[in-house]
Amino acid sequence: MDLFLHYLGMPYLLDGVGYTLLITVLGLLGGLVMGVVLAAMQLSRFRSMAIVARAYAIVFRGTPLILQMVFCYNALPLIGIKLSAISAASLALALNEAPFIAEILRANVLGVERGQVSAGQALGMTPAAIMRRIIAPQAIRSMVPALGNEAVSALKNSSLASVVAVQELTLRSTQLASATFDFFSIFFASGLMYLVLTGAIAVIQIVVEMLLDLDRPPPREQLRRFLRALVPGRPEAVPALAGAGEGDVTPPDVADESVAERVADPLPPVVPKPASVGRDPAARAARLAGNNIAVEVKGLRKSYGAQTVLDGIDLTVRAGEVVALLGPSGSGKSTLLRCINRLEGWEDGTIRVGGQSLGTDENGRPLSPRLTAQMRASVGVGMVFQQFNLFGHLTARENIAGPLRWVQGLSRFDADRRCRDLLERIGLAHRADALPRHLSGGQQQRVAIARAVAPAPTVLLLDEPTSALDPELVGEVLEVIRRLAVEEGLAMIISTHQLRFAGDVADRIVFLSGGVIVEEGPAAQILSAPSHPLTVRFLSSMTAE
Ligand SMILES: Nc1ncnc2c1ncn2[C@@H]1O[C@H](COP(=O)(O)OP(=O)(O)OP(=O)(O)O)[C@@H](O)[C@H]1O
Repeated sequence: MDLFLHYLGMPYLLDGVGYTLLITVLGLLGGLVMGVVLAAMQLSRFRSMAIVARAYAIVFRGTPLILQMVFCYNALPLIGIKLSAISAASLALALNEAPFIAEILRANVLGVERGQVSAGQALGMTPAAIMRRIIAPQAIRSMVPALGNEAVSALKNSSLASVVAVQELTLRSTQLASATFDFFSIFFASGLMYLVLTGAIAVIQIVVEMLLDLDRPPPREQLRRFLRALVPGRPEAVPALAGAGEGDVTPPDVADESVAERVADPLPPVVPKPASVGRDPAARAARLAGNNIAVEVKGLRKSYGAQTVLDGIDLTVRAGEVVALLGPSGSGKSTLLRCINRLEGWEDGTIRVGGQSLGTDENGRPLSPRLTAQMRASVGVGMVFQQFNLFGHLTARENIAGPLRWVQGLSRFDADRRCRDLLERIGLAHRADALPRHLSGGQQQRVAIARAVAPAPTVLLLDEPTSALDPELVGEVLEVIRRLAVEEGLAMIISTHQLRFAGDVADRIVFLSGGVIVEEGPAAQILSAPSHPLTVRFLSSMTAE
């Protein structure tokens, strides 16, 4: 035991620990930097870059680290690169770690829901902003456990540096054991040192996971609870909001959230609108006919592989007009909306929104994704998705206020004010600090609608906004659409199966089947006296449901 304790504190072995740590840290940092580059290359639009990154991964994952260390130390000098043993070992470890770290990064980036990326694009966020604000924060959270594993594995792999005579822990333990023949005590002591190092990595991982855990209260609140628990005579359980100063962002406990989720959140009472907003169909149609064209689709053709999804669509929507897109599943409604917003490309035809062709310059040449995003924001076209697509790591407040700051450039104060106003109008002011996963589907879609209308778009596209909801939640979402968009006079194209709502708010119904507009006309006329047999069949099947 005494010998074991003696070796545990022996400077010769502790120096070895220092070398082990040095190689591990350098190898991991180098691997991280190279891993980011490799992951970016693999995710890039340019195929050649992805091929180079793949080839690198095949070589460096497929050959033993020990050979890579020997290569860096003995072969690089032949081409004029002479490295010290520590530098060669660290470089080899970094080269070896890079493809593993790149795969972790790539998998976690790809793991972020694509719908959130579409939502970011639809809000006018550039690819860099989407990566920074949406993808990276979520990917980093989910990659921590895998990176922790990688750090432990790098620490253990650093022992291979002994092959190029780096005086790290394993080499020093072996040398000491050869000299003293006290194998058991020495290897037991060095094993314990490795355990302490890997244990420290595990602790760091736990702390990072705790700090990044969205369900935990922010550190300030945690500290407050901790201090209160220390004060004698004070109850340990402190209500989450008790004592919170004004402006505190204190998410309620998860348990509170799940209870609150089940509580209905009624919309605030309707503020009566001036009489001029009356909906006499004939007068309204005459008024709309004089408005500017908001969306103009001409001869649109779009295919996925051999399947033609939109086949010569012509559609004009005027400012303030509400158009309901009806049609059976697979008729191309979502694709049409995504094309209008340039979330999809197409083969033939033109689409102009607010007089501009999204995604192309005046000569018809395609713009970069960044310029397309900026154009989307300046034209003012918002979109609401079937699956809500709220940013999962942001609260309801940040889902609305964030894009206002990042895209429209509003100050935090102005963005928060606009957000507060919208949350009040959708009856969710008290849920401002809730994460999307702590909101019901109806509440999430209400927030998503508020987020889409927050930048005051001129055109709003809604892709089956209620079809992912339980029937009892549909009404509240339709009411929010009516209040935030219809009554505000936005030009809207809404794909929906809600016939009553379509009849109520739409000026015109466009019926799509097999990628072709088979019938269109005033909402009342199409719903009460459709002329095309496909429309008749569709409407009767919907009414039967
Ligand atoms: N990314 C894609 N790749 C291949 N095919 C696709 C893709 N997106 C849609 N499609 C196909 O295009 C057709 C039209 O799909 P779309 O989602 O536009 O229809 P929809 O009318 O909106 O249907 P629903 O009412 O069920 O949402 C379908 O046959 C669908 O399978």
